[in-house]
Amino acid sequence: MSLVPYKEGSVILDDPTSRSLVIVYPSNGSLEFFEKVFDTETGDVDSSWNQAAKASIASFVCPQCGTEVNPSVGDVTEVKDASVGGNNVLEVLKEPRTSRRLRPKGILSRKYFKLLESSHRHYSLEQNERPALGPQHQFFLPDNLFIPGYFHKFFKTLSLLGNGARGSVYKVVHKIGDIELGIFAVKKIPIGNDMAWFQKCIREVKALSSLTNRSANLITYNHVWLEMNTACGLVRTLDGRQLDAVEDIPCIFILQEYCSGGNLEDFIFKDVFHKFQDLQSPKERKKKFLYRRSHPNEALGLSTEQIVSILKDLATGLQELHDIGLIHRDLKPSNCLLLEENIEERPIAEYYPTIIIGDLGECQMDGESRTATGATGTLEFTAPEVIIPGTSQHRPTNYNEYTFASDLYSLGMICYFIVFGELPFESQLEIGQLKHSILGFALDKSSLIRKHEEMHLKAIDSRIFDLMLLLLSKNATERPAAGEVILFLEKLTDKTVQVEFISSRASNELELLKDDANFSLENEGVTADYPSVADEKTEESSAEERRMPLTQYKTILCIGINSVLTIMILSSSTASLTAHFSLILLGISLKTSLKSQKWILLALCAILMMDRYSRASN
Ligand SMILES: Nc1ncnc2c1ncn2[C@@H]1O[C@H](COP(=O)(O)OP(=O)(O)OP(=O)(O)O)[C@@H](O)[C@H]1O
Repeated sequence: MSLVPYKEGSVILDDPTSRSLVIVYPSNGSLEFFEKVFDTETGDVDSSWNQAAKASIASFVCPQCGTEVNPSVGDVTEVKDASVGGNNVLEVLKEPRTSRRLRPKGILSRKYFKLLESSHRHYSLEQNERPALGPQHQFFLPDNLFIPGYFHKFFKTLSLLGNGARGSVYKVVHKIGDIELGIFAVKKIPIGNDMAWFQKCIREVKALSSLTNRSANLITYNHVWLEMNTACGLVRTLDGRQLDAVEDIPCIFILQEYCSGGNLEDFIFKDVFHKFQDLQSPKERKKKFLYRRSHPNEALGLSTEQIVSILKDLATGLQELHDIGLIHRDLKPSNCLLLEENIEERPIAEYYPTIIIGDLGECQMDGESRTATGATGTLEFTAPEVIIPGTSQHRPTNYNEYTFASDLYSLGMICYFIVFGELPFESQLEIGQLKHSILGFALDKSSLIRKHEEMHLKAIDSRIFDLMLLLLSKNATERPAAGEVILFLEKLTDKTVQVEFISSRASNELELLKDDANFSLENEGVTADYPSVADEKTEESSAEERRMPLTQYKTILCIGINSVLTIMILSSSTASLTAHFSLILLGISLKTSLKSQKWILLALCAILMMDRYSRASN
């Protein structure tokens, strides 16, 4: 047994024979007990106790909450009395060994939150601090489900991350006393006194808590609790009527992993396509301006590798969700989060963020009826077969259920969005018109390629359009499953491997892929030889070449028009109408883009005819 002074006046007692360690906090008289864990790699206890002692308190596990203490992996921070339900919570900020992706330091282990939950339950049963309200304020939720003051006591709000249909999401730091345990995102959903609304909102929690394994591409949920708080979002007051009143109403708080890179919608609009510049801070605008100045010829858009990386992350998240029988129902760019910020300020062309699917608020089990959930996802990303035609007053009684395939359609629409930076529908359509457009729209590969060229975007592998078309198939049975999308994307980036489609949809996929690949049917399996790197380069450069003559032609046209206009101005009498119009047209021509020169040409023809007519009549 040895005594070791530890942080903040605490003392460690370690006992090598029982492989245990106790941390004593004389300031509040609390104790924390740890046991040495077996080395998970070798299945053996670390042979040298001295070595372990030297490595501080590594490889110990708290028998109370199961937290491992392992400073070599992440930062170790001890947490004093959490004062929740009388339990001491010792926690460690560490990188989980099993984590498949890099997570920022400061993520607490799941076991911590498990312990917290049981502490809350215990607390709820024992305490009832909320003052009794009059009969007009009786909630359908029992008082003992609320944890009064928990948010203010243990969290500090850093900023508002965004507002959704149900509530707001804040960036918070979880703290106990002065010790900061990590940065999280907390979603606050006001529920008021509406049982049906509560049932709907709690679906997100149910879906999140059914993700038992930490997933690489699904948001990690930490903890949920109920608390009286100020309203935000749809439900603002208890009775839902006094819109201007500010009062504390029952709210659900959902604590989740914080994704520092923002959402995919903002990333594509602002960083990739430089849209909505006016919504950006002066600092961001300056940064972009300097970047564009140093990369003047860089085309807009993402590269093939970046598109593949984003789609693969999303397909992986979807596959994990579908594997446990959940349909997301509201997959859209604002629900896809970038795990890490572009801290090193890499050029966008070199930035490959990890994408995580968030907001499981619309999730439903496969086979469950949609009438049970009441709401629908976002229309633009909703598969045509699940769109209910008509208005809320005139709804048909029979409609299709959401399926895994409807999620895959949303993925297809995300693919369109990240490729073009826009959606195939006109903006600001009224709901009825939008439904009509979604039900009626049709895409084909050649028009997609044409659009891509006309937009002068970065050249991409044309097979991305094949995948997009497959995912956006009108016929849900033709859409590939999430696993097949991953396979497709893997093969797309691996040019040495032949593609083998594993589903019955192979024939449809083949039809679409025929344009690019040389196919051979071997036995009953289907294989495709994709173009080599060299082929692809040729394809890219030929796209460039196709673009070049068009631009040259437009420039020559522009110079020609301007010369004719100048000659006309010089040759006509100063006060004549022809000189007047020619001068205006020359001004317009010099200011407009090459694209609009055809209109200038038409106007020039009109002036010439007018000139001829006036000369003839004179
Ligand atoms: N875990 C998180 N980490 C970082 N930012 C987040 C996190 N969760 C949400 N956000 C941000 O908050 C915004 C609002 O999220 P929320 O899920 O409430 O609504 P939404 O998906 O935008 O809208 P809706 O509720 O209509 O689907 C998101 O668009 C995202 O930018």
